[in-house]
Amino acid sequence: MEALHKKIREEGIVLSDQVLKVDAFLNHQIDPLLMQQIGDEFARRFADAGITKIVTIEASGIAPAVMAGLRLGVPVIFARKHQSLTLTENLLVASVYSFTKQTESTVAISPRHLNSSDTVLVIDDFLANGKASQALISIINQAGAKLAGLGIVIEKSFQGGRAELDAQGYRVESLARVQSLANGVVTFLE
Ligand SMILES: O=P(O)(O)OC[C@H]1O[C@H](OP(=O)(O)OP(=O)(O)O)[C@H](O)[C@@H]1O
Ligand SMILES: O=c1[nH]c(=O)c2nc[nH]c2[nH]1
Repeated sequence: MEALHKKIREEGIVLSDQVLKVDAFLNHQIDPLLMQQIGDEFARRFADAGITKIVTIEASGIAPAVMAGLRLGVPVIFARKHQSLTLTENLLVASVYSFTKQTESTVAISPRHLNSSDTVLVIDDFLANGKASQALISIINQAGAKLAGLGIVIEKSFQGGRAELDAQGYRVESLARVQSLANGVVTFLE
């Protein structure tokens, strides 16, 4: 997606060979117009997939997920990382290791919102080692729902997440595929 590539080139900051900082437009300050275009692109790619729910994980997946949900006309569920007094029922849970925070946490979705009648699109802002995606897939499987595919805003293709999802046979649509962050330069795969 050219508008996203341009934004990453102009406003992304390479922090190391592994970490790209995009807090100017994606996961701290948000560019609403770009986010709308991102949602439209996910909706276009999954238009014929029979999606009934979008599933993401808090916090940074929520913005692109809501924009895609708006365009596809389906509800958006975000897996919660924190306990809440309002989550009272038996929850669908999975463990996830956070790439940026380097901590393990439990994420949860209520079975009241996700069940075997659903066809799900997973949306997230980043795909790195795939821990967040695998946790969401585990929850979707526990619910007995069907997974149509995953929509990723920025994939770091040199880390293991994409290859693992490909090997598992899932459809992955990434709007920017970063091949390398070496020498402080962002190189795209396609
Ligand atoms: O493929 P992975 O190795 O799982 O990395 C990708 C995940 O890492 C980030 O989440 P983070 O835990 O940093 O939380 P945030 O959404 O609050 O920024 C990002 O939002 C993805 O969910
Ligand atoms: O801002 C971010 N930059 C990254 O490189 C990354 N990888 C996973 N999650 C991430 N978030």
